[in-house]
Amino acid sequence: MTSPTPATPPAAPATRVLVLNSGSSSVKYQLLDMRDSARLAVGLVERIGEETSRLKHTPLLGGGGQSREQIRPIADHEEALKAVAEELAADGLGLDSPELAAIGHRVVHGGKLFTRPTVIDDAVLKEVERLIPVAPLHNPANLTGIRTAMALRPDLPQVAVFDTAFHTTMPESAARYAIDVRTADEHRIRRYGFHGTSHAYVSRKTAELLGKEPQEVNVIVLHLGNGASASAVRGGVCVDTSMGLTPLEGLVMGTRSGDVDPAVIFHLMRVGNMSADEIDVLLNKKSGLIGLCGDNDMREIRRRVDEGDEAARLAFEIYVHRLKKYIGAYYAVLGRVDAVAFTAGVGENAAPVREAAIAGLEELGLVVDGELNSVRSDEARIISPAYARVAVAVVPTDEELEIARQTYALVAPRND
Ligand SMILES: Nc1ncnc2c1ncn2[C@@H]1O[C@H](COP(=O)(O)OP(=O)(O)O)[C@@H](O)[C@H]1O
Ligand SMILES: CC(=O)OP(=O)(O)O
Ligand SMILES: [Mg+2]
Repeated sequence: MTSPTPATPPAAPATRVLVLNSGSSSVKYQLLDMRDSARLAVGLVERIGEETSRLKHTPLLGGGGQSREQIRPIADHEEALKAVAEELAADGLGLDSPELAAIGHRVVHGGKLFTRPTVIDDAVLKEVERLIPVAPLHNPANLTGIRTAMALRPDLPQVAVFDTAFHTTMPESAARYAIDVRTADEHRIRRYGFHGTSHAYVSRKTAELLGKEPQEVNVIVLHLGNGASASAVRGGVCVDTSMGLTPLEGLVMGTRSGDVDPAVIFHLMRVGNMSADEIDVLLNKKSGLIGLCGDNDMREIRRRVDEGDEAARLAFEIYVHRLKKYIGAYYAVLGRVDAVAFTAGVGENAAPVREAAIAGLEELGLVVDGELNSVRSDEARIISPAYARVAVAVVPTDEELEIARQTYALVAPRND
């Protein structure tokens, strides 16, 4: 007897992953097909909460289509995500698709508990919520993104990929602050580090660029976006990073101060009559490049420098000085450095920042070739001359692709 042929064709395999990277005032998203990591749609909602919020959606399926743009008030992350879901649906890529295998979320602070991507359940949500005080700009947005996505597709696995995970390998000597151990432990005060998905991806890509395995190379990664951080990666393992308990420590950023003497805070409380909350806003939102010169976009700062603007010049010099200090520090931490890799918006695009940060470090084997440095490209590339002992590289980051891969690896059906 022959078995009857099935009346319905087998369901399309669920091989797609939607990635949501919810920032304090933006959502970046990508829909990917994980069979070949092809991007089916990408987009960005920015200026959430303002009158002139902007949603830009680009369909890429089948050779791509025209980008669509909306400028209208989008009140919060929930509304933003619903607008994203509508854009995807308009391309036949709606969240109701059976081909969607999972939604991957960037979660900035995972504390000490989460060392790997994790399927989100109530306990995960609770922990991410508990960590809000140490990532006030990021974790609330991440949570809204997760909750909205869960409401839209309650049946689908939702996976959290933590910025902190890559840094959990740091030795205690790098992770502990030299403050009273009991107080630190009671309040879980330590260096957690952030942008870990990017540091992991870029350090691996840098090894590839050098034709080596990640275990063979020591890399200093400089992730210079709106938030900025440096990391020292030995043989693929993070051994130090510049951000700390929160994403405020370390490099000068778009609106964040990075390192300051902690006594600045008591001084402002006692002498400046400022509250803790006011100082929090000052250091996180009104400092860094914007506090120094009124602009946080490196393109605008360079334009002003070229016009002879003094405040912009000083802001640029302070930014670069801090960067150079961290390159020197991580050189010493690693002992031997094979490559320094620049990444994210500033690192990938601002040749003057790369040139100035490496200038004067010839004795360390670090040199930038002016011509190579001025090439504009989306490809990973080396910008140091062939004779240099240490490679200087520009390595575009792709946090969304890395989140998609980690998400899919967790939920994809196994063949074994
Ligand atoms: N062509 C460019 N030249 C110089 N800086 C740039 C350029 N394009 C982007 N940037 C910088 O990159 C920043 C954004 O980086 P990005 O990595 O997208 O940040 P985030 O992910 O934190 O939003 C901008 O604020 C700007 O300073
Ligand atoms: C952790 C952090 O600073 O992230 P972002 O650069 O996206 O603000
Ligand atoms: Mg970023």
